[in-house]
Amino acid sequence: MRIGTPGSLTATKAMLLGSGELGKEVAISLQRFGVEVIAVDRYPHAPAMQVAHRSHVIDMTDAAAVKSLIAAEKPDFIVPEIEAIATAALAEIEAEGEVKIVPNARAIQLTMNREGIRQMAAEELGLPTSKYAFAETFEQLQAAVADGIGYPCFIKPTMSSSGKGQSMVKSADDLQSAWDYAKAGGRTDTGKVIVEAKIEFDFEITLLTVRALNAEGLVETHFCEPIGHVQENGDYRESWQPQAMSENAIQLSQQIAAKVTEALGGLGLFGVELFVQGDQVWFSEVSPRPHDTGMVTMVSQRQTEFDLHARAILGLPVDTALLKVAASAVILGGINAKAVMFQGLEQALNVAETDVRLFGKPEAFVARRMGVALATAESVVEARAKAVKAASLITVLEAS
Ligand SMILES: Nc1ncnc2c1ncn2[C@@H]1O[C@H](COP(=O)(O)OP(=O)(O)OP(=O)(O)O)[C@@H](O)[C@H]1O
Ligand SMILES: NCC(=O)N[C@@H]1O[C@H](COP(=O)([O-])[O-])[C@@H](O)[C@H]1O
Ligand SMILES: [Mg+2]
Repeated sequence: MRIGTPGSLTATKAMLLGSGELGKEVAISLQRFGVEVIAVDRYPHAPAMQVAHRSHVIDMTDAAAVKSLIAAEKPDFIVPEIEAIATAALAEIEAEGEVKIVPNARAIQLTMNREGIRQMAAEELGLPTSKYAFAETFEQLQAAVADGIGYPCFIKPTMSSSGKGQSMVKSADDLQSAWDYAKAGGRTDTGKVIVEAKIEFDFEITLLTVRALNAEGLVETHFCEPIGHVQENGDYRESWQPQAMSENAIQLSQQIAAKVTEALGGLGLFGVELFVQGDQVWFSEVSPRPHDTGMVTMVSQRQTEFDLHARAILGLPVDTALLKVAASAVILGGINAKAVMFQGLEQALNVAETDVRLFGKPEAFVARRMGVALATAESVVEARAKAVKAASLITVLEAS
C-alpha cells in the first residue's frame, strides 16, 4: 500500500528506527498526514508497532540488518527514535541519495554519542556547558576528576539515554562503582564514559525547537514555550509547560537552541536541554527528535511535539503556540513482570482535567516508563499536582 501525502504526487513511506512511546505518537501524527509507517525495534509488540502499518524486529545496532531491512522496505524517510542504532549504516544510506534520514545522518551520528555533540557544542560553537572530560579507563577517569572536574560530578556512558548507566558522584569513594555502572549500563558500549562537573541550576528546561519550511520554501526556526522538568536518577519524572523564566534567560536559551539546531541542520523537531540559573544558561544535550519531557504537549499545544516533527519532516506549516498550562507525570513499572495490567484508571481519570496514556509496553521493569498522566489547569502548580496525583493512582500489576 502506498499512500499519497497532501500536496505531493508521490506516496510517502516512513520507517521508525525505535518504536517506543515517542515513536508511537510520531507514527500516529505521520499517519494522519497520509504516510505509511513501518515500525522497527529490538523487541516485538513495541508501542509504535501497535499502530503502524507493519513492523519488524531487528538488532538496530547491526549495520547489516539495518541496511537489508531498508533495502527491502525502500522507505522515503527514516525517522530515528532511539540513540542505539547503527548510525554508520545511516550515513551510507543517505549518501546513496534515495532515502531521507531525519533530520540527517550527521545530526543523528553526532547526537547519538555524547562525545560528538559535546565537542560540537562546546568546542566548535563555543556554547557554555559543564566542564567535562572523556575517559577510556578508570585511571583516566580518576585523573580527569582530580585535574579540574572535581566533585560532585556526573559519570555517564557516552551512548545512553533516560539516565541508563548514569550516576552522580560526591566523593572519590563512589568513583569505582560509578565507572562500573557506566561501563555496564549504556545501550551500546563505546568504550568511553563522559564525566561532567555538576551545574548548580535553579531549574532545567527542554526547549522544543522546530526547523520547518516556510511558505517560500526556506528553513525557519520556531520555538515552543519552555518545558520545565524534574529528573531522578537521570530520568524524567515530571514536566510542565510553560516554565517561567527571565527575559534574558529565554533569549539566551533560544540563541543557544538556534545555534545548535542550525549546526545539526535538516528539518524536524529537536529537544534542546538547558540548565538555567538566574540569567545564565548552559547547554546540556539535544535530541534530534521528540523528547520525553515534551509529552506534556499532548495536552498543552494545538500541535503536539509529534505533530510538529511530522509536519516539519513533510515540509508542512507548523504552529508552536501554547493553548493551555499543563503538566505530565510518569507512571513507572514498579515491578518486573513479563505481562502487565493496570489498576486505578478510574480513580486517576476522576482527577479533573486529567488524561492518561498507557504506552502498551508488553513487559514491565521497576524503573521502566509504562505510561504518563497529563493534566491541564490554571497554573503550573495546580497542573503538576493533578498530574502527580493521577499518576500515583495507577498501579502496574503482573498479568497472569
Ligand atoms: N552536568 C550536570 N549538572 C547537573 N545536572 C546534571 C548534569 N548532567 C546531568 N544532570 C541531571 O541528570 C539528568 C539526565 O542527564 P542527561 O540528560 O545527560 O541524561 P540522558 O540519559 O541523556 O537523559 P535523557 O535521554 O532522558 O535526556 C539531567 O536532566 C539533569 O537533571
Ligand atoms: N529519553 C529518551 C526516551 O524517553 N525515549 C523513549 O523511550 C523508549 C525506550 O523505552 P524503554 O527503554 O522502556 O524500552 C524509546 O523508544 C523512546 O520512545
Ligand atoms: Mg537528557
